[in-house]
Amino acid sequence: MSQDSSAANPVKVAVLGAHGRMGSEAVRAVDNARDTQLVATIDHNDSLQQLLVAGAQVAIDLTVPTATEDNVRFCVENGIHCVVGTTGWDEKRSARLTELLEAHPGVGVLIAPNFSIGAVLAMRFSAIAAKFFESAEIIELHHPNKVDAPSGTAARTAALVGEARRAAGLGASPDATETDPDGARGAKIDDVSVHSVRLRGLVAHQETLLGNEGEMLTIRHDSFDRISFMSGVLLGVRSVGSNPGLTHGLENFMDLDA
Ligand SMILES: NC(=O)C1=CN([C@@H]2O[C@H](COP(=O)(O)OP(=O)(O)OC[C@H]3O[C@@H](n4cnc5c(N)ncnc54)[C@H](OP(=O)(O)O)[C@@H]3O)[C@@H](O)[C@H]2O)C=CC1
Ligand SMILES: O=C(O)C1=N[C@H](C(=O)O)C[C@H](O)C1
Repeated sequence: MSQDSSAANPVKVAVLGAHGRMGSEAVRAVDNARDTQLVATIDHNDSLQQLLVAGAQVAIDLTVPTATEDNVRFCVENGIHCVVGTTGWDEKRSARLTELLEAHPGVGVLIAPNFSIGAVLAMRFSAIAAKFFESAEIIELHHPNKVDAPSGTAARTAALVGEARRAAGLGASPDATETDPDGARGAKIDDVSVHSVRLRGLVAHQETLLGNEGEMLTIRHDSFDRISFMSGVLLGVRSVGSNPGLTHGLENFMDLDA
């Protein structure tokens, strides 16, 4: 699955959002890996033309939901593969990107709601367990500087859980709430309630709560440090060039069924 990279033939990588919390960690990871070469760091006011001048083969987008679609379009139109961690890729944006990629065969884009191996596994475990429980809710907990809610990971988990529940013929979780003027029952995504906590001291955490009469299964994942995302970022960089088209989720580059 991975593209042919080595210390002698490193993948030329650019990081977009390079001075952000994730971007700065990604710059370090790309710099330290033997088979990747950091050729450009792009921030808010930098021109994307720098990617072309530097000969970037893969761009890592870790910017903001309002910028990511334009960034990825520029890259695809210029034959640069993308590894995208930025949130905000809803169905409409993904559909537009799929169409764009059809016009640029050979270019690959990975959209990864979460790069940490533990979070990818927690999503998979939640999807597997969902059909066995009457009730399902998600609590995501993040640092207070996060600009979006709910998190992309929680939205993806809710979609997977909702899909598994529908396939099993389950309806919405039982809930007798009649009035909820302040949204205490959370956001509803695919009929699953998602609750967002923003708290100083946190990084990125999530619980999927699954309930039956007399029991609860909690699937919890914690990222205590952004280093937890970097092996996934590098896996994406190494794999995206040999996987043209749109790939949604890092699990597609992992051997989860072994
Ligand atoms: N998939 C995953 O595993 C993870 C995904 N994320 C997601 O990644 C994104 C970034 O998170 P985080 O690093 O915490 O956020 P930050 O706000 O720390 O970083 C975003 C950076 O992007 C810069 N920026 C804004 N617009 C542009 C642009 N057009 N071109 C280049 N750079 C730009 C910002 O610059 P300035 O401040 O000057 O505007 C800022 O430095 C979020 O969507 C977050 O949810 C985060 C962690 C893990
Ligand atoms: O903003 C963050 O920090 C994170 N964003 C991603 C998300 O919204 O799911 C991934 C991780 O949760 C950290």
